[in-house]
Amino acid sequence: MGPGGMGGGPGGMGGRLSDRNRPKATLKDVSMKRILLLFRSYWGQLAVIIGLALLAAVIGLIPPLVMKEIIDKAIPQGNMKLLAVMAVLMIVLPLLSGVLGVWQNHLNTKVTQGVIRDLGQSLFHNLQRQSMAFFTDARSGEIVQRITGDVQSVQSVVTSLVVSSITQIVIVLTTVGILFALDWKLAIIALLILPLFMMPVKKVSKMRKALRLETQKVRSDISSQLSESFGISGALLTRIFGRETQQEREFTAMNQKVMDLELRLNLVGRWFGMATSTLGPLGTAIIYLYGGYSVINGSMSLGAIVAFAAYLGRLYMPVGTLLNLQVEVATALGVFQRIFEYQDMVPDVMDREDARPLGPVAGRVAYKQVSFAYKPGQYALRDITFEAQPGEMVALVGPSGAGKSTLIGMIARLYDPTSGVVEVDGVDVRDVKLASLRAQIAYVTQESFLFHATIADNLRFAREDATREEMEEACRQAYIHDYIVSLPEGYDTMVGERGHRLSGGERQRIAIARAILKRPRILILDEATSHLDSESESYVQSALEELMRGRTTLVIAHRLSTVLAADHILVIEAGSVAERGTHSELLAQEGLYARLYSTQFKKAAEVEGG
Ligand SMILES: Nc1ncnc2c1ncn2[C@@H]1O[C@H](COP(=O)(O)OP(=O)(O)OP(=O)(O)O)[C@@H](O)[C@H]1O
Repeated sequence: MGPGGMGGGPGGMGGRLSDRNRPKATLKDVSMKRILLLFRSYWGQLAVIIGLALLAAVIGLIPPLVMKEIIDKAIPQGNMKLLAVMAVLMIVLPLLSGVLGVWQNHLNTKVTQGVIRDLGQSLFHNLQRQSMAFFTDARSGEIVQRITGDVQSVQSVVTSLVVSSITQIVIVLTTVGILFALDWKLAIIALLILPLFMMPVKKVSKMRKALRLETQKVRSDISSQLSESFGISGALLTRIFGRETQQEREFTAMNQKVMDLELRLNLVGRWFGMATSTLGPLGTAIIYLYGGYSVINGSMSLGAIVAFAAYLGRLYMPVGTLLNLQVEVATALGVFQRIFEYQDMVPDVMDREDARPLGPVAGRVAYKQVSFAYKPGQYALRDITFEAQPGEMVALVGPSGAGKSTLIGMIARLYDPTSGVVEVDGVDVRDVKLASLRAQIAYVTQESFLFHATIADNLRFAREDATREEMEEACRQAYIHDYIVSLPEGYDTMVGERGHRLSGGERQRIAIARAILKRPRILILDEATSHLDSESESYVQSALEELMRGRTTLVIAHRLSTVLAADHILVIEAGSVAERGTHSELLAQEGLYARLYSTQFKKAAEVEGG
């Protein structure tokens, strides 16, 4: 169903750009068929539900016939025995349908909850396959809203799809059958008024669909605003700039908008509901008018007309429900569209069909004429070529926004080149399985992120089966073990979201220990620019040296010691390699590097030196 064929082609010129460039599900794709396909694993249970509904419908057909017997036979004939039998039936039948109802309801809930669970599962699965391009584009609140709010909001529709449609259709069909059996002329009259009520369905559906889509969009905005303004960084920024009142105003406005939209949605629905509820009285009145006339002129029995009128309820009520259901489903199409959009997203970085696992590598890294554009035509990198032999360190330096982060992200396929090739041990990284490639790479970012979990769990994020000894060894190498054991709960200390209970330097060293634990062959490092005090700085520096030892390292360098230790330095400017060489060679060129050195590295060195 999803658009295929992206992300796998060799070379891949211009094919894999941002998420915005990918085709998405449109309302046209959101067909009833696709919604019904959500039930595909539940056909067995649906069959039982249909069986139960049929049984209940047949039982429901009997009471009016009982009434007919009482009026036309038992009373006129004075047959007390028949009267008693009919009275017993009047109690037993509802009891029986009640029991069947409970059973059916349980099955309905089981199927509904199953469908909702599967939907959430498939969204989560597809989101985990997405490349970083998707996450840099999307707001996290929006993602949360779609995977929880949207999925929840279609629950009632999914339920009524199963419960109502099956049950009501069965009731309508059996009732129409018996109406024709009782009196075909009256039956035709009873059916004639139905089209009258079908007319507004389309218009109401369209209005409600648009309103629902808008409501869910505003809900996403609210969700995004909440996660931004109540996340640690957002909360800090809000307080520092004193923007609490303004944020509250924004929230109030969106909150009010949701309320207004829900009110309108409800009103559109209510008018329609009211219209369909007049179906019953109108039909019944017409039938009594015509049927009463037939009884008067003797062409119909009194019992027959009473039974007929009783059946009308079983016709008009379910038809009304079905019409309302159709409107409900159409309303929910807007939400399904949002859900299916996420289901259909094709990751722009994924395994090729013929991708093979990458065995243990020596760690030779090569970029060959690599260019990359985040948006078509806007190149962030152009024609980058360099090689790093196993164990070598390549330092990248250059002005802010030059493309350094983009460049180092390509080796772990956070982004794929728009043209050119990135190789590890002579193999194009797009030819191997992503998991096997990433298993050999560690990436230490500037801002070290820790999950809200214990220190041990955060370390195990690198390798699930790491033993306590291995963790401790990694932490010793990262110069953080002594600090961790000094905490009252040691390795079991919970670190808050973003590890906020730890200082910047401690967090970094835990991140470094995590990378050591992974035992990568290739290391990607974005040195922190934030100046730690000289003690932390030297700890972090020593930890990094341990980490880099014997590993091929690509590092965005901010420290003099790093550029001095580098085997090659690439000076990146506006997406291209402006200069390359060792520190002394580059200084001698008296170009960009020499300028950066005097403005950036020398100063950093002074700070490093204390
Ligand atoms: N997700 C994105 N979508 C569009 N453009 C982006 C995206 N990420 C980065 N860019 C742009 O690509 C260019 C290179 O960015 P990059 O982050 O690689 O630079 P950098 O050299 O690492 O900068 P810094 O040293 O400031 O981190 C910049 O112009 C940036 O605005």
